[in-house]
Amino acid sequence: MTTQTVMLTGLRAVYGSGDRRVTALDGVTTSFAGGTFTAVMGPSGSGKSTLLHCAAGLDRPVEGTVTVDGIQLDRLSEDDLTRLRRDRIGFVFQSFNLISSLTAAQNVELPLRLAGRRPPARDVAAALAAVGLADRAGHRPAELSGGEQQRVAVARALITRPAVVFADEPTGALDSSTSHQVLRLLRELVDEHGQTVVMVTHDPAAAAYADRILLLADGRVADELTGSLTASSVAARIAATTAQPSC
Ligand SMILES: Nc1ncnc2c1ncn2[C@@H]1O[C@H](COP(=O)(O)OP(=O)(O)OP(=O)(O)O)[C@@H](O)[C@H]1O
Repeated sequence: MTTQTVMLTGLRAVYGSGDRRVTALDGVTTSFAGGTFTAVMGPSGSGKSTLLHCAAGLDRPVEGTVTVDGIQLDRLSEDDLTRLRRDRIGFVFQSFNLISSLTAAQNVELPLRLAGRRPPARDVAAALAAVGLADRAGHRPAELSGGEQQRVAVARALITRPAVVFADEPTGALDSSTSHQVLRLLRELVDEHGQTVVMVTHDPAAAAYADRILLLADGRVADELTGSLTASSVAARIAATTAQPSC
């Protein structure tokens, strides 16, 4: 039986109030199976980042439930939620979010240090080797290319062996060939290590690395694509879906 690593049920998320009130998610129910790679796509403002932030426990929905690795997030205290985020969830940002004064190895071990653990040097070396950066452990972010910085961020997201890695436009700041290196890496993590990955992207070529594409429109799931995905088939399907009148 496939385990659903992340389950979202009836998620509603709202920002602001009065005439500035925006419904960012309007009843989203979906799940992400263990060992799969899902891309979340949709027009600007359709709720992709909000969905990722709610699923990762960074934002709390006003309605609905999020379950990660069998744990329902709204039942947790703030402290327990912080611990769950640190131990069971990896997050990769578009802007890398590395600490500039720390080396690649120190950035990678940071989540464990923040948890009061001293990671064995071999674990940090293995995490950097897994992203192809064994020889860059002592480099600071400014001494690394954009793609290398993002691969350090992926190693940092993996150091706690999380149940799921959420990536918000991880290739948005990278050129096309560097993007493909990072996407191949995410694909390998799924295929070779059974990692669960959920990635927001605007780029059909990036989404084609996934097993499944969840298409959002106006805060709702508008469509899902599976099967053999190519950049052009994804782009065509998105154009067809977003061209339909919404009801
Ligand atoms: N902090 C906020 N305060 C008020 N409104 C917000 C806030 N964050 C997002 N929104 C609104 O919620 C809606 C969904 O935003 P979200 O960032 O999730 O969309 P998105 O699909 O990720 O967009 P993009 O592709 O442009 O990044 C948008 O209408 C946005 O304007």
